[in-house]
Amino acid sequence: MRLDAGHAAVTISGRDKGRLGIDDIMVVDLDGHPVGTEARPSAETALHTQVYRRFPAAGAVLHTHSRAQSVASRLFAPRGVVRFEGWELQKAIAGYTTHASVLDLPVFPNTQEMPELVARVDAWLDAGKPLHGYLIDGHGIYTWGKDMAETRRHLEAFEFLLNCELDLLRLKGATP
Ligand SMILES: CSC[C@@H](O)[C@@H](O)C(=O)COP(=O)(O)O
Ligand SMILES: [Zn+2]
Repeated sequence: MRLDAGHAAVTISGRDKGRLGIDDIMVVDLDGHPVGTEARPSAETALHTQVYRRFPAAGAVLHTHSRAQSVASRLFAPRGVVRFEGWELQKAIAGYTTHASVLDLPVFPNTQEMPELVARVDAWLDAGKPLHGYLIDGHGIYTWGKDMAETRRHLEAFEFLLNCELDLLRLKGATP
C-alpha cells in the first residue's frame, strides 16, 4: 500500500502470503530502497513502485499467482493480450461503464530481470494505452486501484473474467 507521495509498504521477500502479519511488512521508497530496516523487500518491488510512480492516484497494488492467471497467461501470451468484450463484470474496473467496452489485459514475458518488465510496462503506458493490470506469462497478475478496496475489486474482477474466458475456450474446445 502507498503510505505517502514517496513511500509504500510492501511484503518482506519470501514470507508466507497466506499468513501475513505486521512483522512481514516493511517500508520502501519509490525507488525500492528499504527505509528504517535492513529487511529485503519483495523480489518484485520494482513492479510495485513503478505503479506508484506512474499512477499518482494509485493507493494499493496486488500481485497474485492464481491457477487461472497462470493458465490464461500461457494461452494468451502469443497474442500479447487478453481482450475482454461483452462481460458485465468489466464494469468492476474503474472508469468502465458498460459491457460494450473493450478491456485489454496485456501479457508480458516472464523474466527474473525486473528492469526488463518495468520497461515493458513503461512502453505500454508511453504508447498511451489504458492499463489497469497485466499478466506475466506463466507467473501471475498485477493490478492496482485508488485504495485497497478498489484494488481487491479489480483483482476479483480480473480473476472472474479470466475464468470466464478459460471456461469458454474449454467448452468450445478452441484456442484463442
Ligand atoms: C516461489 S513464489 C514466486 C515469487 O518468487 C515471485 O513471483 C514473487 O511474487 C515475489 O516473491 P517475494 O516473496 O515477494 O520476493
Ligand atoms: Zn510473482
